[in-house]
Amino acid sequence: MMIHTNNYILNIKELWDDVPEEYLSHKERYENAIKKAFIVLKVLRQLHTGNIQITDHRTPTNVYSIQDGIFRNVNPLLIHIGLFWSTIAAQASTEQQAEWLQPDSSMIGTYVQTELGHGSFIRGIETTATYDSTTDEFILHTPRLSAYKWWPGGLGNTANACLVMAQLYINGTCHGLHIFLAQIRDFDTHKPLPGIKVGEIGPKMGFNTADNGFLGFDNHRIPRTNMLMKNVQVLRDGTYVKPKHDKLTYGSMLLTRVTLISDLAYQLSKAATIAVRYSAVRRQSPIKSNEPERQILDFVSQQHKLFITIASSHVYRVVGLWMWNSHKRVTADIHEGNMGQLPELHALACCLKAISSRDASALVEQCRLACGGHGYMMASNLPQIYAYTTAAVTYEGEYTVLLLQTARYLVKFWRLAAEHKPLPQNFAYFEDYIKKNFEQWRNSPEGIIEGFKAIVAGKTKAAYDTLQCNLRNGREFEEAWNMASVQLTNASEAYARSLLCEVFWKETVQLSTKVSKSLAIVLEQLAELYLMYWALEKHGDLLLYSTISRNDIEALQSRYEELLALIRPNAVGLVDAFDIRDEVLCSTLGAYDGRVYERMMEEASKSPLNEDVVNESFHKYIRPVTMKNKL
Ligand SMILES: CCCCCCCCCCCC(=O)SCCNC(=O)CCNC(=O)[C@H](O)C(C)(C)COP(=O)(O)OP(=O)(O)OC[C@H]1O[C@@H](n2cnc3c(N)ncnc32)[C@H](O)[C@@H]1OP(=O)(O)O
Ligand SMILES: Cc1cc2nc3c(=O)[nH]c(=O)nc-3n(C[C@H](O)[C@H](O)[C@H](O)COP(=O)(O)OP(=O)(O)OC[C@H]3O[C@@H](n4cnc5c(N)ncnc54)[C@H](O)[C@@H]3O)c2cc1C
Repeated sequence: MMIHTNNYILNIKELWDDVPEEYLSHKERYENAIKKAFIVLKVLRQLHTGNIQITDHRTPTNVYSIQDGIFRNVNPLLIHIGLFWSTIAAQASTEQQAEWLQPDSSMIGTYVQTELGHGSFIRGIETTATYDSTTDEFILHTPRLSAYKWWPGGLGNTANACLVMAQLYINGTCHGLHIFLAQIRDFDTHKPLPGIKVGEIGPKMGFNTADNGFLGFDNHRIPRTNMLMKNVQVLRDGTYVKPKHDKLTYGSMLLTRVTLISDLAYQLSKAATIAVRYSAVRRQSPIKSNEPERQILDFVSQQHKLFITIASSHVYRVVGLWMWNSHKRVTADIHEGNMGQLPELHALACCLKAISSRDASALVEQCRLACGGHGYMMASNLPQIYAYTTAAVTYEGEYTVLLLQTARYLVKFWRLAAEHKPLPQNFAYFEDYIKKNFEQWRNSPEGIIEGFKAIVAGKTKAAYDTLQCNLRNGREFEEAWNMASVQLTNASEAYARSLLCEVFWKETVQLSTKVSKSLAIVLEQLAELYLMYWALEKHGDLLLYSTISRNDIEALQSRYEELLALIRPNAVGLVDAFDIRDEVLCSTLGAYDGRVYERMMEEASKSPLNEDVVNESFHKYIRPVTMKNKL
């Protein structure tokens, strides 16, 4: 059957709430979300098996993004769909995949890595998987409270299986972290299997329908063939066959970090759509005293808050796609046994995931604040988008921890440059910086890109010099590294920003040759705005590390303000072009028709506190006080 997914899903009545989710209890929210999750899963399975086919690939509001409207919060099957299956597909052997990746599988899975005691430092994970050659099984065990798994989405009540990250022991030797498939609940009764202690972790800032859970194993046995064996094997006699690269087990984290960049672009486009449309409807204060009140979008300071959000959404969409293609290329190489590009991909994914999540959460919050008091209403949907987005700063690799991974990569290349050894072309600017081959500053996108590279070189040099100084003073490497870590993260952050500017500008210039002249002008304005915004934000760094002058900065400021004025007439068109349906946006402030105040009143009328003219608490608590004091 050919279907138009949007219409099909919009017409499934059980997917759309009459009562806003905020009025439900924690338990009711989950139950409501899981009901919807299985309806969505059924549609996804029908799509997968070809029983129904999508006809509306054109819009971003396809079956994936429309989920944001259905759940408003998070699909409890997010990890089942997003991480469980993809990890099996990437890390299980061909035979395992044939057995487990069945469209009618009974498994509802999750990805179980983090423990109460360890999230970032995964080598410190304490759950063990000990091979018992007499029975050909692994014994999964949680030795102490800190080893309890904690956080996995869908684990609390929903999952009956999981991929567990545990330390592999064979004959008393620890071989480090490996991934194991474990059934944890009975497929029929859903009761935890013997030796399994599992539950939900309680309310959080957001993600409240994600069903995050805890899990402990009491000597729980699984077959040997349940270790994911594409890259590494344990044979029947206990022989350990090493992987070609010892970080291949971390592949799921790498892939999720890459996909997250595009997801964050989408969250930014939602926030920008709400705030820009609202700013076109909202009027507050005249600009000239004899004029009527103006649309708040006409205030240049408001444009400064919002247009960078539109531009950043485009940046992360473009860079997300660029990273996705790199990931595809590197994965194909790894498949051929060539691991050469993996360190670079890891370094890029780490800093770009860190910066994209930090930018996205800061800009979503900026959009919320730009909507004044009404942005504080849950019905604006901005608080929910913020709660969802800010979680990404922590999960799948915490911000600072990931920046420090990229710093390792930068320091390696700085060392090569400092020792006058050959450098890859993309780090040739390190050598230029050392030789003081500084370009004359140009107030253009290309000039800003060069300026950002000078900042990367200057900050990497500063961090490297501090590191060396600490080492010369007799510190151990790890201690010296910790002492330099503020400077190291600064260098990484600068590297990410320089990549974002360069990739976005180059891709935009290329794209501009393929679209109409009028569209090309707007796209280039957005790209230029992004570069100017960050050049001005980082003008202190540019003064320190590049040849920019005070006059250049003043000229940049003027051009930036000119760009705000040029983009203003297209602002609403630009967010309309994100093409996000009202049902997905779920916002009283951001709907396409601009009926902001009417929608706010309609939503307020849904409050259970408006059901009775006089709430019963009046009789219990208020009346005893008020009845005595008649006026
Ligand atoms: C639309 C979707 C929505 C999706 C929506 C998603 C919803 C929520 C999902 C949340 C799911 C989760 O959070 S799942 C849990 C995610 N957890 C994490 O991300 C934990 C973060 N921690 C880590 O990744 C790791 O522990 C590290 C990288 C920080 C450190 O690991 P380590 O094992 O101690 O590393 P170490 O021995 O120091 O060695 C570091 C060396 O390994 C290399 N290395 C480290 N990791 C990797 C890697 N992945 N790939 C290649 N290489 C790597 C480094 O370059 C470095 O090389 P060299 O420099 O030595 O050469
Ligand atoms: C909404 C949400 C969903 C999640 N879903 C899952 C899931 O499905 N499966 C799963 O396994 N996990 C999941 N997680 C867990 C998540 O991956 C971890 O919380 C994350 O990796 C960070 O680890 P941590 O909580 O231990 O933080 P910590 O590592 O304890 O970080 C705390 C602070 O210490 C600092 N720090 C730590 N180490 C260093 C260092 N080496 N150098 C400098 N500073 C350091 C950090 O920068 C941070 O400021 C989820 C988390 C959240 C919030």
